[in-house]
Amino acid sequence: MRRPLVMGNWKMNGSQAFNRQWAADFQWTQSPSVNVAIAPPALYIAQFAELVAQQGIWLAAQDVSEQLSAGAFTGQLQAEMLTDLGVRYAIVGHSERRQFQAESDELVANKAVAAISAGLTPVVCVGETLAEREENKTLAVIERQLAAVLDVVRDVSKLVVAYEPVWAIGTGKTASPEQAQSVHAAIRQQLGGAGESVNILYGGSVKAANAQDLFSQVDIDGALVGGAALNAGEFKQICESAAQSLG
Ligand SMILES: O=C[C@H](O)COP(=O)(O)O
Repeated sequence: MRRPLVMGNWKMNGSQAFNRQWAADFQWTQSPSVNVAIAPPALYIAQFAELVAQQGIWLAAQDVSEQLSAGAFTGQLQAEMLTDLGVRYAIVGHSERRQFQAESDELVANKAVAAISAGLTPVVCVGETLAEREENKTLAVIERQLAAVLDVVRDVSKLVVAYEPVWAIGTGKTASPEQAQSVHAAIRQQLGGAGESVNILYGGSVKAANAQDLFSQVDIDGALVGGAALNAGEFKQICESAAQSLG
């Protein structure tokens, strides 16, 4: 039985004052039927650890270093530093990092390995661009991105996978529940038997208005939410939808 997960990805947003107000507005009461997590900028993880300690919200990082040991890697965050702060998840391979930091499939896979080795759960993002979808390459792209991770991660049950079609991120264009479900089913199949226990999240313009329809699909186990997560009230509605539909 998979316990659904809704994760808010702050991206490069927030401030100490904004974060305080968000936490005051969100007021989540831990639910036995859904895991809720937020991935603020790394600079604010410690602040959030205090702000949401009583709310039963898990902390996530937006990225993690592929380096297993501490050392001379300026600007990088070691997985063990994140667990030291109580972080549970690390997003790896978000399309914005694949695009703007030129992260390769192999680097993303190594980040997943580093996360797992420190006890973090990597949230492996996969997704096709609009051009790739139009060329009917969606499943081939997802398969390639995921295969790189499966080549080096032995225990598939340690993963969370997030399907984020690049054309749906921040554009207001959500994949239809059926479009998302067909990709999620293919991901589940590629994960093999252990994939039955893996959360596969959908991301890309998830809002309170479309969350319920997405969560009604059999292989959609939650969401990775960007813009809508910055609005505490809307993010709460999405979490509540997950608890109702999936819990
Ligand atoms: O990580 C989150 C995704 O990139 C989705 O972002 P969005 O909800 O703003 O489309």
